[in-house]
Amino acid sequence: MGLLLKGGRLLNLETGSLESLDVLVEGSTISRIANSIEADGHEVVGLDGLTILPGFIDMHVHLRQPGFEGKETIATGTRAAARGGYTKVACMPNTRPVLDTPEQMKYVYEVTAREGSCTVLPYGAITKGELGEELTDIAGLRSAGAVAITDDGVGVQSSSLMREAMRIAASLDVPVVIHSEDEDLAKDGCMNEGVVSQRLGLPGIPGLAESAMIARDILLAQETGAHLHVCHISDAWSVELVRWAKSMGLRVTTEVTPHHLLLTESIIDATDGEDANMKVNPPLRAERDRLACLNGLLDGTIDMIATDHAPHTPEEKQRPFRTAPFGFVGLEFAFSVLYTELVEKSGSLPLHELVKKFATNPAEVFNLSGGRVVEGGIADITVVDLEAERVVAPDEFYSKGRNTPFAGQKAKGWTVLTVNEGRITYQA
Ligand SMILES: NC(=O)N[C@@H](CC(=O)O)C(=O)O
Ligand SMILES: [Zn+2]
Repeated sequence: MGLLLKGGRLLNLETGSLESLDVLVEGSTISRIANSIEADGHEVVGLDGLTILPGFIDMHVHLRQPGFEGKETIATGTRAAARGGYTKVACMPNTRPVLDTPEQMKYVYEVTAREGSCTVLPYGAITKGELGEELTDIAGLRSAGAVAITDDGVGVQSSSLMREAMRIAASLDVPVVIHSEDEDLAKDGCMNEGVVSQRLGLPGIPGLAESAMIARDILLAQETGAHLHVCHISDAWSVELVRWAKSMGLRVTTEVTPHHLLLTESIIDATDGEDANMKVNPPLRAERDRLACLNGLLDGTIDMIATDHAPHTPEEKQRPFRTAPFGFVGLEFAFSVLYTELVEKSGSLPLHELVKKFATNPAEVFNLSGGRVVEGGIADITVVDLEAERVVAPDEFYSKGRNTPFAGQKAKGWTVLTVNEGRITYQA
């Protein structure tokens, strides 16, 4: 007995056309794709007017377990992911304790097997406790299933330690994923350094705190041969550096968030710096940075979209802008807001190019299954309704986090069905 997705339109990732095709899932595999497949005792899901896409993959998610279960858990975060059309998420190691040992990798896999609603790929930390002092057992982390290594949440300040990490990572073919932030330049900033931070009298984080660190790490990647992946790129010069690295043939990839593509520091200006739901790291920047990110996405410099889903409690986000924690949630509406703004409204990106950034490219860059709906492939599938319009409604989130500046925004392109390895994980 299979699962038959009948009457939908399958997106052709090469041509961008929507083709009326039925998709049969048997076990965890897509067994057949054809014009019309007989029901034949299969469980049938009718998909008239709906669009079939590969399951989304988010390489930057904070699931907060262990240690910060008040913000999110593997159970709630993966339910939110499934609701947003994700079939795989990679979870960040800035938990308590930090995910810095093979045992911690095992822990994430075990909890996910019991309680997860999508595949979870844990990152292992680069340094013990993300303290930037001593390297972790990178080979041990890899054997225990770490998808890559990162100290996300903080930058690795020591250049010699990063050089050693990249040497080891290169020899093991483990990607090095960087939160690029020079702490000396970022100091105690809470928003982008510029005219708005000046007007509000808030301490700023210059774009240079990001780009200078990216420049260092590109050079280290060049020397060591490591695969460098730059997290949540946000600054115009950062995009330029990654573009240059790619033109030199280096193994450098990057991701951008929905908020850095669609928002700027102007929303903090408009609310006089009084709403910490607009506080994130890297900070929302100037319009020229936003446009540089958008252009980088369009010309292939930026490989993929990642949400940087970073849930915090409402109490934490009610604190003053200076002291509230950084971070936005994103899993449950990332595709919808980007589809609406970039595909529907401005037409700057065709649907199939957006879908590649959500599924195909992360799969290829990190060598994962999925990313395409093909016969014989893994049955990771997302079905969306491109017509229905709804608002981003934090009250309805499956995530424990409510912290998003997109609250109340109208969008189309909502997930109606998510299938992970042949199992329905979300159905509207
Ligand atoms: N992005 C954020 O603003 N916050 C993240 C850390 C991170 O991804 O750098 C978090 O863990 O809360
Ligand atoms: Zn980060």
